[in-house]
Amino acid sequence: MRTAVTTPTSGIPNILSIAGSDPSGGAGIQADIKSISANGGYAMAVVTALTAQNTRGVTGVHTPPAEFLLQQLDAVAEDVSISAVKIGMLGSADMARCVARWLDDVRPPVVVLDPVMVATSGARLLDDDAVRAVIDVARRASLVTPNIAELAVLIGAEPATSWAEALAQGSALAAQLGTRVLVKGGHLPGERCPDALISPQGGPEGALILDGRRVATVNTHGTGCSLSSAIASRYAATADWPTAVREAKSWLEGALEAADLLDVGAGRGPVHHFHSAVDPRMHQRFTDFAWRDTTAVRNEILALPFVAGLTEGTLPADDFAYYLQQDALYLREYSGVLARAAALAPSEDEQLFWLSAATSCLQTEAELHRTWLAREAGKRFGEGEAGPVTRAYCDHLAAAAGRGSYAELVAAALPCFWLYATVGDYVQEQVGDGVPSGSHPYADWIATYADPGFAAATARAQQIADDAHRRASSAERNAMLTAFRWSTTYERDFFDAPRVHGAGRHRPADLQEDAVLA
Ligand SMILES: Nc1ncnc2c1ncn2[C@@H]1O[C@H](COP(=O)(O)OP(=O)(O)O)[C@@H](O)[C@H]1O
Ligand SMILES: Cc1ncc(COP(=O)(O)O)c(N)n1
Repeated sequence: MRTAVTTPTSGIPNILSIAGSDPSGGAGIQADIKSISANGGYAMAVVTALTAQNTRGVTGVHTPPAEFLLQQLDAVAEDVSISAVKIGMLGSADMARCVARWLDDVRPPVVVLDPVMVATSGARLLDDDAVRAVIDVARRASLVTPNIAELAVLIGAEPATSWAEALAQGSALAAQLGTRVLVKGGHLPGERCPDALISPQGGPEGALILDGRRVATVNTHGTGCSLSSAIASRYAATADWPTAVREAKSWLEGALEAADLLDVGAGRGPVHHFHSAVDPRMHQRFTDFAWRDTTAVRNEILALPFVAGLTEGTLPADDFAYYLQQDALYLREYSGVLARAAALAPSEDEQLFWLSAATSCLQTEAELHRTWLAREAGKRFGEGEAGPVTRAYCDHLAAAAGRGSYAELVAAALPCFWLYATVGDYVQEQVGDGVPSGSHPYADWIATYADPGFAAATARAQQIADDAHRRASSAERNAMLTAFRWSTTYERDFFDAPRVHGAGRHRPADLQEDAVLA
């Protein structure tokens, strides 16, 4: 059996895909090229057939003359040292026979055959009379990777309905062909998605079971193509079948997990071949997807009785006093958090922005609190005890500051800007322009947050978050989204806190002074 691997001097194996074209990019040579590239190989492709297909199905197949297939194959073989060949759709008996003859001539060191017969969508990709010719190609392969339906056709049986039955069919096929067979569990029901590498010697000891999680996605178009190409690439790199299959399978699991990040077609979409090489979030603005991600919570904020009360001026003064008092306590902490962002900032410009925002918290914003609290509630700024939401929100910000990631801290700080600007604008819009101070009890609050200067500061903070996201590691990006979500949730609870915890309702019985002291 030909399993010696030739590695080009580059150290990067040259992998040739002989397969059909899928213009929608998820299966066939398009999938193979992506899979080979994502798995460390240099991808080449000889086209057996052109299909007209998308994620919903195949509408046509055009097969070039077999002589032209041979011309393509020879062009590659005459010039390039081929480390491994992956064969996919052969389409017709003629094409299969042509490839079998070429394999005999060239004898490439490794051949992985994915005996493509039907597309995931159900369309036939192999003539009925071509099965025998495909079996002849399979005898020349180092590994054959049929799915459940193809396995049944190759051994002339009904499709297996259980894993045990599939393994038995796989052993029968391996013995019949005298080559390795990978049995794939993708089309069987169940929580798990195992595959098994079966050696031609057969018997249970000849089967290496590779367990796998079933990823919950409909986007499985091209999994077989991608897997067989990945195995060919990893075998060319490792010269060990169990290692190659294990590595290819875990890579494919990641590609399936990231498949829903793509938006390709209305049917069974493709997997994300470059899930680990390219973080798709790199190309999206953090603020765009974080904003979309938190839409539901934001809508809850705008629907809060507090916001309606602010708009209509009907919010009880006690509730507003509780809110302002809590907000004054919050602003002292928040100002410190912004000063910490200044300390971590990568440029003088960003440092100045955060320092000025930290100052503005205690000056402009707090001015509103000072005057209102003194005038309406006879209270002083910063007096009183932080309620449960204020505490939780401040602790969350302090923790983000303490972890020392600028990106995470900026994401945690951003909702306070953005949501106040949003609520400010929303209330202003409802109330109408130019509310004279005095004619509406909360006119000063509205003026502070619907202010164009505040909108400009919010825009700058968004830009800084987007820049930080572009520089951040994958772990930091996750932390940014988590921090943004939590701050958004705390903002909602903060606006709702006067109703839940205000005016004597804010201290649970077990937190009374004596209970705490005891
Ligand atoms: N939903 C899924 N979650 C995880 N792995 C899957 C899933 N669907 C298919 N696979 C894996 O994809 C590979 C291709 O399997 P399969 O879908 O059976 O073949 P084909 O694409 O040729 O029909 C196998 O390794 C299989 O285990
Ligand atoms: C050109 C071409 N080749 C192969 C497949 C099979 O795709 P899958 O890997 O989903 O079985 C396909 N749909 N189109």
